[in-house]
Amino acid sequence: MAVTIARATAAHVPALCAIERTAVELFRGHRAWSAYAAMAIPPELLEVATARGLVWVALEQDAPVGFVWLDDTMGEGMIGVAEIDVLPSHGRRGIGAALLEHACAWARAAGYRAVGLGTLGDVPWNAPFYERHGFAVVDKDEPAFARARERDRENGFPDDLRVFMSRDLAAPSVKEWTAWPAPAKLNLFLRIVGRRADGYHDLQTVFRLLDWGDELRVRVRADSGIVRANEVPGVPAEADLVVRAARLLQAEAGVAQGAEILVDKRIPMGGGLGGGSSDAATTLVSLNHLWGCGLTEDALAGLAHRLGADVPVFVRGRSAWAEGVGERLVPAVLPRRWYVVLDPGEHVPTAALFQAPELTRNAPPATISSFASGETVENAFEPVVRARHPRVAAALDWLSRFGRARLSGSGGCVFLETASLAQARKVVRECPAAFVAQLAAGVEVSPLHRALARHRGRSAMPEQPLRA
Ligand SMILES: C[C@@](CO)(OP(=O)(O)O)[C@H](O)COP(=O)(O)OP(=O)(O)OC[C@H]1O[C@@H](n2ccc(N)nc2=O)[C@H](O)[C@@H]1O
Ligand SMILES: Nc1ncnc2c1ncn2[C@@H]1O[C@H](COP(=O)(O)OP(=O)(O)O)[C@@H](O)[C@H]1O
Repeated sequence: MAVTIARATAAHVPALCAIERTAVELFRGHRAWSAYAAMAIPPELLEVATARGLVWVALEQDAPVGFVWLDDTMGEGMIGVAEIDVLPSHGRRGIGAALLEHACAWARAAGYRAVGLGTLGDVPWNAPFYERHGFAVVDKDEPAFARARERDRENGFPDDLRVFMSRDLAAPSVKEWTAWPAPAKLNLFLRIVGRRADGYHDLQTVFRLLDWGDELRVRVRADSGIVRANEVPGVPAEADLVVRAARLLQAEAGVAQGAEILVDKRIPMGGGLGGGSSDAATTLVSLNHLWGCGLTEDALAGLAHRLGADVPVFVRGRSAWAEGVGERLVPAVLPRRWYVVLDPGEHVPTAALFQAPELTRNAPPATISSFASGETVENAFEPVVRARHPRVAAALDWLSRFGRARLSGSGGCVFLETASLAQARKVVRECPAAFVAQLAAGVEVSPLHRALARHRGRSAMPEQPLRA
């Protein structure tokens, strides 16, 4: 029966944990057995990794039969294989190899220079398997493996049995697909402080970037065509912000080449999470690199502003206090927090809301200290959206049982901030079927900028500075 590989979702996690427990049985009788037996994968870690797009599942008729989980905390341009497991009933069919190749291909497209892992030297489905797939044993004392060894010690894993291996990844050529994240944002509060002559509104908000979002695949074309390579329901290619962003950069930087862009949409559209804006920013940042335009961050943020009020923050890549229409940004260092984002499935039209007569558009300006003290958390759109969109109101009401529920941007997505992952998971688990719940962490630096740093580290061409 055919097996396909897909990005795993939170719904797969219980099955993946069960696969790991079944696969570990193969070690019964081995000297490392007691450590393996005591070392089940904490489901919350796998849930966080799936939200961040770091887990792929092998599916046979929609049923998970194996998975690979990547660890992006190793540093030094290396990504780790945290876990790879296949049901023993499905062994010797090449599923593990296909998962490994899939993960390595993604890592290469995402700009990593190597894949590392820790395994056992003495069992055939471990080190010898990886050797056949291009991995070589490396020095255990390499700093990239320090955390893995530390974890081994904590878990009582026999150090003499452990070998660390790595496989180098060739830099993608300019004609190959590269992978770039486009994170979602939340507005932690939003106040409208005035209306301008051009009809736009001056606002104050705090943009919090998340570690969850869309993913773009981008490759350069020799001709000048700008092509969106997949269908996005409800967004014709010509109207897509990625196409508009690519054309704008191409024209402004005088680029002769073109690009193909594939958009893997995960952020609900019209949800107030800035998905289209983030896709546009990722297009600008990735093509500035791939086309070798050498535009500074300030110049790119200027182009971003022309595409939409929410685009500059994603180009800057830092959670920020924002004023103006959202283009005057001061990076904000925010506490580590988790978010439960609820999608009530309601597309809220932003322009119509800004025109609503009942909208408070002359609020007194808030101060950074009133936000920092937790006093300023309101969103000016919330009463308007509540009255016009009953499903959003229902989502706010349900989420309010657990704490201060807030609307993001002009909605319709709502969210709850929590201080612990456990609290966020509890809320996600209780979420009724009427809403889709997403768990995400707030980040200080955008995943886009981490990706840019990796791609630049790999670049053969001399880079011009992104900062002026
Ligand atoms: C409300 C916010 C808060 O972050 O987010 P979303 O709900 O869209 O995520 C943003 O201000 C939305 O930014 P963005 O979605 O980029 O807006 P744009 O495309 O520039 O503008 C869409 C329309 O909204 C109105 N608009 C937008 C921004 C602003 N400061 N004043 C406005 O009056 C204008 O009528 C404009 O035609
Ligand atoms: N790449 C894109 N992704 C999402 N929406 C897009 C994109 N390009 C254009 N749009 C249009 O922008 C609208 C707003 O989308 P989005 O940015 O996701 O929401 P919001 O502005 O509420 O945060 C969509 O309804 C869609 O018509």
